[in-house]
Amino acid sequence: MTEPLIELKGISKAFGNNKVLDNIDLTIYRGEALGIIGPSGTGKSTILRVIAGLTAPDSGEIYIQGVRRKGLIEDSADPIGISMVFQQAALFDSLSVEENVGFLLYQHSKLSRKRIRDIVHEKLEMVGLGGSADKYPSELSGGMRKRASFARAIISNPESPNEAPEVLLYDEPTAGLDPIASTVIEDLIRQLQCTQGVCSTYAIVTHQDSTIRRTADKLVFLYEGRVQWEGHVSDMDTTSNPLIRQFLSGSIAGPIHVVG
Ligand SMILES: Nc1ncnc2c1ncn2[C@@H]1O[C@H](COP(=O)(O)OP(=O)(O)OP(=O)(O)O)[C@@H](O)[C@H]1O
Repeated sequence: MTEPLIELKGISKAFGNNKVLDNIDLTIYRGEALGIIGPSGTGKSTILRVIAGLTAPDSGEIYIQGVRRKGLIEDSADPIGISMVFQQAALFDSLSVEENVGFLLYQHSKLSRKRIRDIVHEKLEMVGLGGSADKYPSELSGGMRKRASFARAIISNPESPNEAPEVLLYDEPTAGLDPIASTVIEDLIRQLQCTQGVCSTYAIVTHQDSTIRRTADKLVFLYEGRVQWEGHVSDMDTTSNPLIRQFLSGSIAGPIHVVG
């Protein structure tokens, strides 16, 4: 087994009286595609935000490639790049696709505009948006906006190779897409995983059955702030775990408390 890339040990997080994560242990190994699943409101996005260094846990420890992170990412850079793709593509409406994707390089690098444009175009080609650099987000479909946000997540400054993202965190990348548009995104996630020089490790939060099956290798099932089950994606259909059985069947009868 390779060394863990990311380890969460005993992570807890509450928002007011709402204890969202309760002593979570989670390990992500290099090259792994980890699916984080579970009912709505069980803290899946919160885990991604903790891994990304955007939300500080109340207690517990986070190790990134064996190095303990003190607090939020802004307190000290992680030894590897971790990039998050948000549920909403979160593009700036007033900027073109090219300006959105290259935003960080335009703001924070000394690269020439021409060099940045070339890098952006390379990333847009990778996500199948080669002809859309000059468009504005309002001119794109939901799937295209997601792809633009992928391009933004994988971009990095070639003169600072240690900033290149090694881990991608996807928060519901296929939410709101029709089944065919979802397939395109699922294929892209796998394709990016296997593209040299991009990310080989990712964690993905999703509710969609096809996305779970097509983009995850290992799964953790979260409920009531705890990891209740973990296994390979192929174990999902055979496990007798009642939470998984109910989750997959969509039945309102079972141990998962139905809200609303
Ligand atoms: N910044 C915040 N302030 C207050 N409460 C929050 C905050 N972020 C998340 N929560 C609460 O924490 C709980 C878990 O939220 P989270 O988004 O992590 O769940 P989730 O499993 O990803 O849900 P979903 O599947 O519906 O997206 C919810 O009750 C949510 O309202």
